[in-house]
Amino acid sequence: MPVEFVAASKLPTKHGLFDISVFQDPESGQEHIALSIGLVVDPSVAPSDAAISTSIPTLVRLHSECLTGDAFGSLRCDCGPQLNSTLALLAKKGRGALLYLRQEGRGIGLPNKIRAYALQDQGHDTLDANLMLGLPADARTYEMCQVMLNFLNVQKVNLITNNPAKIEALVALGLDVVERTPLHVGENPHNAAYIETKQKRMRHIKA
Ligand SMILES: Nc1nc2c(ncn2[C@@H]2O[C@H](COP(=O)(O)OP(=O)(O)OP(=O)(O)O)[C@@H](O)[C@H]2O)c(=O)[nH]1
Ligand SMILES: [Zn+2]
Repeated sequence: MPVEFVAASKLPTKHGLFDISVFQDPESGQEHIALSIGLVVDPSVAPSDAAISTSIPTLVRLHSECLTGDAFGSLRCDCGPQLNSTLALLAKKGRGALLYLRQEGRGIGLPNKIRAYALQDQGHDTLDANLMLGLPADARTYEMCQVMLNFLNVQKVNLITNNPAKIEALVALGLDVVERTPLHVGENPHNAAYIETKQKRMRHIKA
C-alpha cells in the first residue's frame, strides 16, 4: 500500500530551518520522513509559481536509515557524515529535500545488520555477510519516494548519491533524474574497506 501524508511542521536544525513532513504506510505503520527546504510542502495549497519551481532540478537525497551511523556516530560506515553534509548543502542552496527512508541496514533491519557486522568482524565483506545470512545484498525499494516527491512538487531531480541503483529506481518510478551530485565524505580507517567493497562489488561510483 502506498504511503500517505500524515503531518508537517517547521524543524529548526543546526544547519537551518527545514520543513519536516511525515508519511506512513497505513498497513504496516512504517514511517518515512521528508526534510525539505525552499519547496512547497503541500501541493493542494501550492502558490502560483509552483509550476515554475517544478521545472528547476531539485537537489534530492534518498537517505537510508542507519541508526548506528546517523545517531551514534559509528565509523563503520559513511552514513552520519553523508546525512550532515547533505543537510548543510541543502541549507546552503536554500532548496532541496532529504527523504529519510526507514530501511535500516539496506532494508534487512537492525538485528540483521548487527549480525552482518559480526560476520564482517570475522573478515567477510559487507556484501558476503548479507548473503551468508541468507539475505539479499540490498533489500531496499523506493516506491514511497514517488508519493513523497510528488507531495513536494518535485519532478526534475538532481540526486545526491554514489549509487546508480537509486537513480534507476527513481527513473523506473517515472521521475526525471537529470543530474547526479556525488557524495564522498566521512572516509576513515574503519570504513575504508566497506567503501571499497561498495565501489568494487555494488556498482557505487567512485568519482
Ligand atoms: N546490511 C548492511 N547494511 C549496512 C551496512 N553498513 C551500512 N549499512 C546500511 O546501508 C544503508 C546505506 O547504504 P550504502 O550502501 O552505504 O549507500 P547507499 O545509500 O546505497 O548509496 P549512497 O546514496 O551513495 O549513500 C543504511 O541503511 C545502512 O544502515 C552493512 O555492513 N550491512
Ligand atoms: Zn551507516
